[in-house]
Amino acid sequence: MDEPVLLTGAGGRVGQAILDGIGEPYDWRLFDREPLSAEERPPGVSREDVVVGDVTDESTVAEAVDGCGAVIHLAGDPRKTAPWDSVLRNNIDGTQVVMNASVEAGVEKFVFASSNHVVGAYETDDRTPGMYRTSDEFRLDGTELPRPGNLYGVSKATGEFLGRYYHDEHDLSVVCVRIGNLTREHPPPEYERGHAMWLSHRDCAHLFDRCLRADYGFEIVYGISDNDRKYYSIDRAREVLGYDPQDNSSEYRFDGTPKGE
Ligand SMILES: NC(=O)C1=CN([C@@H]2O[C@H](COP(=O)(O)OP(=O)(O)OC[C@H]3O[C@@H](n4cnc5c(N)ncnc54)[C@H](O)[C@@H]3O)[C@@H](O)[C@H]2O)C=CC1
Ligand SMILES: O=C1O[C@H](COP(=O)(O)O)[C@@H](O)[C@H](O)[C@H]1O
Repeated sequence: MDEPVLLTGAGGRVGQAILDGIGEPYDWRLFDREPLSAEERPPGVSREDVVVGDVTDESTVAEAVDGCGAVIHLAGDPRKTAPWDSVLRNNIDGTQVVMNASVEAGVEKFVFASSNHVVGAYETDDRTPGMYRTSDEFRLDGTELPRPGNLYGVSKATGEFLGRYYHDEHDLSVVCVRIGNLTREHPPPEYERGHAMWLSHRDCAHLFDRCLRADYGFEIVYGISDNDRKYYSIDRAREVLGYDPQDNSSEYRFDGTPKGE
């Protein structure tokens, strides 16, 4: 990708994992409502490449996306307990503003940070905790209907529908990554569900790199490491994006310490 890549929510956990891993090869334009410190910007990205603004502000977003070839849209309220007014504004309205501006600017690829919470209600009492274990073969693969278990999940499902619409009606290439649970260095300790949907920082950066490089129309994929415990299939991400994760929560004990030590 020779043209600049707009990264919204660049100062957050996922944004920083991406920039730590693939900061160098891209011409980044970073966007966040909070200013980014020098440490939060990859080498070569200056203060002038950072837009401080809100993703619901149409004119600021239009200016930020002008000339970009791709967008990774992360900005939003990530809380599973987020109230409706916040997800409506930050997640739904914000995503529509960024997608619409992207189409108007002639952006080719749009990568949307969706969430495991789009399908949280598949984790029924009779399936859990069995589905979090290696012996269980239950898999969600991205072709199932959304079943959000909270309003945050509803907002992320809506983002996916917006992506479907902007792909079908405006030819934007869209990939929605249903991110699992991103933690640095080890899976979330003492959390069975978290071990099943762990996404390491290394695999996160690689996955988003593949989203910028691969060719696709409209896709929904799961963003987790290659965990032995899993209830999300990563086959589609492998097939369409060339995702090749290196980490696996089974290399760690339940308390999060590496088994090799
Ligand atoms: N961290 C995780 O494990 C997962 C994250 N996600 C999604 O990935 C995205 C990033 O999540 P995190 O990095 O964990 O969250 P975070 O809260 O660490 O980062 C979000 C960033 O977006 C910015 N932001 C929020 N609302 C904004 C707005 N209206 N305008 C401009 N900037 C705004 C914040 O200032 C922050 O820097 C979110 O959309 C979240 O829903 C999805 C699944 C799992
Ligand atoms: O979408 C998200 O999911 C992760 C994992 O969910 P959890 O139910 O295991 O906490 C969460 O950590 C993150 O904040 C959220 O944005």
